[in-house]
Amino acid sequence: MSRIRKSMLFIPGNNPSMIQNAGVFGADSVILDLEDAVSMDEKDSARNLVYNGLMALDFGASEKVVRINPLDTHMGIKDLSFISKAKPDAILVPKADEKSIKLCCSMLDNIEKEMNYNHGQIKIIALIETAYGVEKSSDIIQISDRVEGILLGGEDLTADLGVHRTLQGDEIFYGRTRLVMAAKAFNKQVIDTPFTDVNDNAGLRSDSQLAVKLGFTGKALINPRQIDIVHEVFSPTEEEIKWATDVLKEWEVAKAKGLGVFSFNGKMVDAPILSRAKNTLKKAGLELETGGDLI
Ligand SMILES: CC(C)(COP(=O)(O)OP(=O)(O)OC[C@H]1O[C@@H](n2cnc3c(N)ncnc32)[C@H](O)[C@@H]1OP(=O)(O)O)[C@@H](O)C(=O)NCCC(=O)NCCSC(=O)C[C@@](O)(CC(=O)O)C(=O)O
Ligand SMILES: [Mg+2]
Repeated sequence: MSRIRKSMLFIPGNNPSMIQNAGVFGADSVILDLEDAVSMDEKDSARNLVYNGLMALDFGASEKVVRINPLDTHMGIKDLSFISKAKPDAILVPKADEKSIKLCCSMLDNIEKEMNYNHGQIKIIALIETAYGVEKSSDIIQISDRVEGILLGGEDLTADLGVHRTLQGDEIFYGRTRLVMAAKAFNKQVIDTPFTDVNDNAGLRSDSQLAVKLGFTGKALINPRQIDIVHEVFSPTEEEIKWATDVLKEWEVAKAKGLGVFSFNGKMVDAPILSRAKNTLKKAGLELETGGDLI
């Protein structure tokens, strides 16, 4: 089962003090970035810094992810070859397409063999940020079990579409829903694009609420101050947990009476509603008190 990734915090790979603190923020994953956040003349020093950070620092409970440069560049190949030897938990592949993900998989196969790592231990998250990537997302996601999820890159996607990025995000709505469908169809995670105004908490909250409503399983972040809001919005509320627990208890009673459908607080409950209740408890990290198949 894939690890929980409600919050994935980008940290520029050329910033030693930010990297030093990576483990204390409480993000589910930290993404040490060698791509967009690092200028061309700092690419080599950032690669060394991230490698040394992975080898020496304590990242606490946070997953260690590295965003490499695109794999159709010499820099990207160098990043993956070098960084994988510091045993990151996952690689975030930018501008993902079928070719880059297949190449990443075969390079990781070789590196894991050479380093005596377990086969498949370094996971892949595909960063979907081109119109091509959106259209091919369901193919990309199926390439390997290593690919545990896809992350939407809203800034690059709107650049590729030749449109402006807006607060409401109408221009990325199709991309968002398309990625959610692809991920859910193949039982993978789907992580929403970062909200880039770090001082607009209300905007972050409503953007995160929209992502939850659409089916995203987590959100990328660019600042530690965004973590609490995202964790809160991506976790079921007390009210939702109570509803799920009560529905599943009522189901036990209904089942004993041989009923496949029953009424709870005046509303019909059948298999999909029971599934939703189970999912709510799963998201909250709670054990189900009821066992067995639904209906
Ligand atoms: C935004 C801002 C400049 C604001 O600075 P500010 O100075 O106003 O922040 P403050 O809140 O005042 O900082 C208070 C304290 O937190 C520390 N602190 C801040 N941020 C921290 C952090 N991330 N990690 C650890 N520590 C951090 C800071 O050092 C300070 O520490 P201290 O001095 O000790 O008190 C800063 O956050 C930042 O650089 N963020 C990362 C930006 C980045 O990675 N972008 C690339 C990835 S996105 C991307 O690429 C989009 C996309 O992937 C997808 C697509 O396509 O759409 C693409 O491709 O485009
Ligand atoms: Mg990008």
